[in-house]
Amino acid sequence: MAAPVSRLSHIAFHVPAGTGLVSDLVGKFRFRLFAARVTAHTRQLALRKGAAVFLVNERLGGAPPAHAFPSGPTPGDGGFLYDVGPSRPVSTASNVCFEVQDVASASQRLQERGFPLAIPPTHVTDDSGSVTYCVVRSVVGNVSHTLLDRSHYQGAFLPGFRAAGDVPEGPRDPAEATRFDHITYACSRGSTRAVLAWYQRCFGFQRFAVNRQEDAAEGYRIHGRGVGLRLAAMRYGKGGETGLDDDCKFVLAESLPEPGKNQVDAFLEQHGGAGIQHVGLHTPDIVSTARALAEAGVRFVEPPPAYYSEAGKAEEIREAGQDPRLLSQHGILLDGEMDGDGGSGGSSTPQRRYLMQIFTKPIFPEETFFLELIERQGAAGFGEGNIRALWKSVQAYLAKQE
Ligand SMILES: O=C(O)C(=O)Cc1ccc(O)cc1
Repeated sequence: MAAPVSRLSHIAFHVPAGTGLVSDLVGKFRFRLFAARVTAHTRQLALRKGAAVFLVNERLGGAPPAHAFPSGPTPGDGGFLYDVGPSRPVSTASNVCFEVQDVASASQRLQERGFPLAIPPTHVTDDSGSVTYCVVRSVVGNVSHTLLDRSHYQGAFLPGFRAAGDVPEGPRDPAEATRFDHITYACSRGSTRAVLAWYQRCFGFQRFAVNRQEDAAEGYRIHGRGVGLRLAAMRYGKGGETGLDDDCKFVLAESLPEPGKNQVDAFLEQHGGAGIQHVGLHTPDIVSTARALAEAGVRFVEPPPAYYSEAGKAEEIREAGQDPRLLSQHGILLDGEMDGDGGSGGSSTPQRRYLMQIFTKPIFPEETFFLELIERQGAAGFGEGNIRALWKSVQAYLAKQE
């Protein structure tokens, strides 16, 4: 049996000190710092926006290299707590941490199935209680998964962290992004099957159809007219038939051989291998959120100039009850979903289901990790038209960079 996970706890970055990630998350993306752990060589800062939590692991000057902790860090040794150290110097989002009910039995199951642990079950305690965790390395690039049980912990975040930040969480702005919607991996060509199998065997993840035309084994191919992408998705929760649950989904993206530069290959090259390419933040009101973030200095990818004037696009937007001018002002993309797409069981009465997305520019100096805002109106999948538009914008941008 796999080691099922209960819920997503947080996503962790590894960055050198001074990258500006924390100040960008606070100042531009409106995350709130709520817990911190600082040692001589590392700083670990936890930031929250609604239910979305990022942990930023910073290597301070003179930090010992990762191989100084061959068996994983232990509290107080200057290493990162709750994670393995980074293997490469590039800034990266590399750990997706899940809560599990029983770390000991989860780690035993993983080992029995042949998945060695990077950090064996470890117990950490402070005045507010205790947490047990272990870390397993994913089959995807530099990604690892911390599994933790915090049912015996009452503190702000995790043992070893002190509460930080002086602004208490006030009444929440309803337009704010509130949780992680999905995590997308940039995968190397031909690896989709193996990645799906690994997550199914390891954590019991289930396949989730991105599109009704997709191939059960190979995923959904979006190709032609300069786009070449294979997508497959999986989810870990019970989810229900519609996939419209609160669980964060996982999307695997690999490029298909098509001429020209593309987003996935640029990621693999500049990141030094597969990994987390982007994280989608759910918002109930994408127009307000995009406006607020743009005013705070977030830079979004601009859709191709022809996007809003393509045949039927303005009509599709109006039929969805949205204003094409407003969406184009902010660069928001809208895609309708057909019955049967996005894992839906299908219904006899056709319904107008759609989703709206907007993608930030990469947040590090490299063409690697970016964030996305997504508002779902009944649509559980990912809009093919939106993906094509994003792909083309980035392709044009990458071509200009050369
Ligand atoms: O639409 C989304 O959010 C996806 O996750 C699909 C996707 C995957 C990879 C890309 O380079 C672009 C889009």
